[in-house]
Amino acid sequence: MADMPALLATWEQKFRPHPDGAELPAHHDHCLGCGPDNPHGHRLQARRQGDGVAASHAFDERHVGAPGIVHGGAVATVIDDLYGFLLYLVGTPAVTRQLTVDYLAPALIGATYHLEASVTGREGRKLFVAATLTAPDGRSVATSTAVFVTVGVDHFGRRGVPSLDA
Ligand SMILES: CCCCCCCCCCCCCC(=O)SCCNC(=O)CCNC(=O)[C@H](O)C(C)(C)COP(=O)(O)OP(=O)(O)OC[C@H]1O[C@@H](n2cnc3c(N)ncnc32)[C@H](O)[C@@H]1OP(=O)(O)O
Repeated sequence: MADMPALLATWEQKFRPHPDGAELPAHHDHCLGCGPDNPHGHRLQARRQGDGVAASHAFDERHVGAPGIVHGGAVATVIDDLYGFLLYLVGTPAVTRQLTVDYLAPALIGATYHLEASVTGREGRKLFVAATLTAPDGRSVATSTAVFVTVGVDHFGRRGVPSLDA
């Protein structure tokens, strides 16, 4: 399991300014959404796009629900993780408090989708965010909104899991 203080240090480094278009670093190596070392993960690669973030992403057979169709939870995972990249631009850690997804059309295994996310508002500790997932032909496949709540980095180090709390 990850060394928590080292992980926290890398996380703080991720809040540096990222130039427009730059690929953004994974949240951590084993992150389900974007970690390169998670064998079950999506390995999402996101980039800054103006004041928001964007990604191109293809789901694979590990993420199937109905035959040929991406599991709705997998779609939600990728969208939730994309929101996580917005935090680098906002400059503070935050966690998902509420996530909604409207599934407008089936997402298909193997097709490459375009995702975008942006911050739509901020009120105290709450960040309001929105995302879209668009098919290669331009059709809107899913839209989402979420409420993130800002937390201190200590939030990630007190879960009662010995290997994390050490
Ligand atoms: C080393 C570190 C590396 C780690 C990297 C990780 C990267 C992660 C990458 C990303 C991965 C992907 C991301 C992930 O997977 S994040 C993981 C999934 N999410 C979580 O685990 C979060 C679990 N929840 C909590 O820990 C607590 O509930 C938190 C800390 C969030 C808040 O608990 P707390 O007890 O403090 O607050 P509260 O519950 O009273 O509410 C707070 C505020 O929110 C308002 N509110 C609530 N609902 C709604 C709503 N629907 N519409 C509008 N507003 C709403 C509410 O009224 C209140 O407002 P206000 O009264 O303050 O004004």
